[in-house]
Amino acid sequence: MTRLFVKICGISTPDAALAVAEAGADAIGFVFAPGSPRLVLDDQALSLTQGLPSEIETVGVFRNQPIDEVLAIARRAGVATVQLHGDESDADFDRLRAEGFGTIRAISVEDYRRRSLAGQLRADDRLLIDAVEPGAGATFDPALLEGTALPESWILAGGLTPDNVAELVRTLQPGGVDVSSGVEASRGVKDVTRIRDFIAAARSV
Ligand SMILES: O=C(O)c1ccccc1NCC(=O)[C@H](O)[C@H](O)COP(=O)(O)O
Repeated sequence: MTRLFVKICGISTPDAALAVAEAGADAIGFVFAPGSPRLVLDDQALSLTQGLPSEIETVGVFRNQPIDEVLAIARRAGVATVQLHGDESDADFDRLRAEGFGTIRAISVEDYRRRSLAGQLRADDRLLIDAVEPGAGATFDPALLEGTALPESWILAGGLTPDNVAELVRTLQPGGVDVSSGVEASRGVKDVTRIRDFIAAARSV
């Protein structure tokens, strides 16, 4: 079985970044979307990545920000991958890849269903399927995925926790998982024990 991709998102402190690395996650996410309780500045993200093992993928998270702003922040933060949560165009994703960034297209399960059934999605996009509101700790109805074709590498997000992730991986068989709220002690405050428990549970499948 292919190794499950595990991303912990919304990291803003050195202890959380260290816990992500030590517990064996594959990716660490930094949120640059205004209004998020996990918002970090590009220089903060750059500092948090210092000393992380090079194999950990660093992901900058954005939503409906001008692509030139996304590029500038991603460059200053030194992230390898850009995750976009808004109405960004295919051209935006192409521009990011042309500039050397990996990309993750984050899309709500409702939008995914609508666009998939209409044939409006590209095969080469790395997809993260989320609930309607990203970072809200809400799960989505998996029945909405019925009748749609998902790439093997798709990433499941939305309301995951150390307690539900193993069953959801067994049931939905995503290629990866992503979490933010479910590993926090309070909104925007990561809990290193919950980070470790989540990664262990995800890897137990
Ligand atoms: O986490 C945020 O605050 C956020 C704000 C704006 C756009 C995206 C955001 N997070 C993106 C993520 O990848 C989250 O990990 C994902 O939506 C799952 O969140 P949660 O349901 O809290 O686990």
